[in-house]
Amino acid sequence: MFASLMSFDIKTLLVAVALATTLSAVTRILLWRTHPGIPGLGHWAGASVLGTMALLMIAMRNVVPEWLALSLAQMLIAMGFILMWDGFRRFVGRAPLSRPILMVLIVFAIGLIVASNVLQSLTFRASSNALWIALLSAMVAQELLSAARPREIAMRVSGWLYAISAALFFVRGFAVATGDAIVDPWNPDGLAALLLFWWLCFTMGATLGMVLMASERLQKELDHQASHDPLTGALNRRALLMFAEKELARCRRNGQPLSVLMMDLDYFKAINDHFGHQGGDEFLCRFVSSSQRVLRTEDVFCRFGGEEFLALLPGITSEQGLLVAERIRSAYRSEMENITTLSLPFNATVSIGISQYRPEEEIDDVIRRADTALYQAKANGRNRCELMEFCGAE
Ligand SMILES: Nc1nc2c(ncn2[C@@H]2O[C@H](COP(=O)(O)OP(=O)(O)OP(=O)(O)O)[C@@H](O)[C@H]2O)c(=O)[nH]1
Repeated sequence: MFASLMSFDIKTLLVAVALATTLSAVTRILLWRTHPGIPGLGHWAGASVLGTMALLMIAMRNVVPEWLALSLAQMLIAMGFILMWDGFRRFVGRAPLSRPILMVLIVFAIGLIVASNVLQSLTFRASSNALWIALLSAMVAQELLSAARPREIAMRVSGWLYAISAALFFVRGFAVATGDAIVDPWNPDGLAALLLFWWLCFTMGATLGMVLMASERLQKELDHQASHDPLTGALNRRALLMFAEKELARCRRNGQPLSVLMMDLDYFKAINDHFGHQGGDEFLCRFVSSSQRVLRTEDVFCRFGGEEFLALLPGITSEQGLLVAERIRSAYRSEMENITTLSLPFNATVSIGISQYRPEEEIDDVIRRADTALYQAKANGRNRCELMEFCGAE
């Protein structure tokens, strides 16, 4: 059937598979040891070690009783795939496999091995093993393809690799079960040989995919660190200025308004003195979460520095911006009321300055005018919002 496509030298193929499996195990162990903070990598390494041991068992089937070697190999493969699935779940941020599911999988795997020995059927052993690999590969494919975001190409490609593998092993499982002649493992043109060749490609592809996925993950973390404030999780000033250029260009193009809110927590030094630096940090985090709750998804909010924050409101005039600022002010006040009235001689409040972008301006000019309005709000007694246009400084 496959003779017209390609023909394999089975012994050479087996040596290549053994080499690729061992190399994969070494690569995955190194990947895990060099990135211990990424979840799931230890499981991938463990799975590949089990895979290598399974091959060793198959190679030893003439040295130890065949049923024992094959049973151990089957068990190692079964456990390796469970470990692999669990590792992928952890990697994509899902909960590890629960104890009951693990128990069911392990009992089922043992059941298949016992049945293979009781029936003394190589056909049953081969087909149940293939169907097991197919099933767990399908689970891995589902985890990866459903979790991959558009830019996570390595995760998407790996997902498809597992999906193709699942399909091929399902075919193999059913072909063996129905006694098709093409599954003879020593037939260089048979399905078994084709699958062995696929396994060689898959082992290398899956390991390469893991390396690329780990690198994608690291890059994502680096991007996040470069653009976010580590304490509050809000965007940092650098990221805001990047967004601001884009938003400004968009508003210029569409003739839309854009407003800027400059916010500064009041009496923050006193808050620090009263609650300590860590207590002060908690106020900063609470301000960020209460503000983000009242902003739209298209608004850009950042920690501008210290206890100063800035929000960019595309499509919003300064008068509308004043309403948004009032919402932020009251949200923060009610968020902190319970804590501060108990132990502070004053309320935890915020002062906000608002300005609206004018066609000839750059972003620095709008921010400077919002800052002037903020200064005015502080001078007028704090816990208030001032609109630049109202304070007569233009
Ligand atoms: N806890 C904490 N404090 C910070 C952080 N960044 C800056 N601060 C503190 O914020 C305080 C700002 O104090 P000031 O600039 O005097 O302002 P203020 O006390 O809020 O007074 P007004 O703004 O005039 O109401 C300083 O004591 C800084 O040490 C931070 O990340 N965490």
